[in-house]
Amino acid sequence: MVVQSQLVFDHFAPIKSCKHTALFTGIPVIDLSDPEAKTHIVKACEDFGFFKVVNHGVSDDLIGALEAQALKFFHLPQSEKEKAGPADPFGYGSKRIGPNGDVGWIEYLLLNTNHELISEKSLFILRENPEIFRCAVEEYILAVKKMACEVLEAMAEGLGIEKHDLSRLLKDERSDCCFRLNHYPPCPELEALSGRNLIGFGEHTDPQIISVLRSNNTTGLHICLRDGSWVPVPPDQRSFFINVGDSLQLGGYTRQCASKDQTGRCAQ
Ligand SMILES: C=C1C[C@]23C[C@@]1(O)CC[C@H]2[C@@]12CC[C@H](O)[C@@](C)(C(=O)O1)[C@H]2[C@@H]3C(=O)O
Ligand SMILES: O=C(O)CCC(=O)C(=O)O
Repeated sequence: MVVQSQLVFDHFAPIKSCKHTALFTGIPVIDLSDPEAKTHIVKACEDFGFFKVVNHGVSDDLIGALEAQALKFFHLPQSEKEKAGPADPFGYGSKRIGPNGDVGWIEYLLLNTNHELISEKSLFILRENPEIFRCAVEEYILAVKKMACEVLEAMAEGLGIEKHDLSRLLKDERSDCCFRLNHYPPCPELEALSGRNLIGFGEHTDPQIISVLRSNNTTGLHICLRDGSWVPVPPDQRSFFINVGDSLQLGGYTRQCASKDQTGRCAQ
């Protein structure tokens, strides 16, 4: 009924929507096994602040195991998921993102990558079998960190600075590196009424040196180009995307936003 739907709209008024636009085909692709990767990475950072990585060495098994655990968690009843929250900033969060009052059509698990914290939070995340969840997350983080270090080392070489100057920030025990599992639930009623997608994770920059993103095979991630236009990134579940964060701006335009909205989507 129109009146009820209007109430739903009012209730989620702070959550914005966006139009569908054609996918952007110009994202630079970096083959990590290419000896010239360092040169291509620096160029991609300068031109876009964003690129896709293939031949990254993270196995399909680790990715599959992590995704299975994530979906298991997000498909739990709401009351069970809330036992892993509220996000402090770590733990389960829904609609409220970060400390500044931002909201989006999203639910997530935010974890520090430290072993003790993952173990402690796992007890509240998949309480039936926290060890399986913990192992899937820790093994995945280890492999992704290794790949991120390779990217940072190639980047440092390409920039002509000492090879380990950037990767040591990630390897440091005191690194504030974190791990985010995002789930963008469908909202067909609101989308049918507005004809637009709901924004999951709104426009933002990332404060870190780099963010490593992967999603299952659904669209939604957008980046902002130098000319100020927002373009949708074609999904590729077998690759990772790297976004240059505020701490490592190389002159490229680094803003990005995700406005994901399809069923069963789960990205990290
Ligand atoms: C709205 C926000 C959430 C965020 C901090 C911020 O103000 C802008 C960037 C967000 C981000 C993106 C990368 C990481 O997922 C994250 C943990 C981070 O450090 O910056 C999140 C922040 C968050 O979820 O709290
Ligand atoms: O879920 C995504 O694909 C993007 C999330 C994001 O932009 C972030 O965590 O910084």
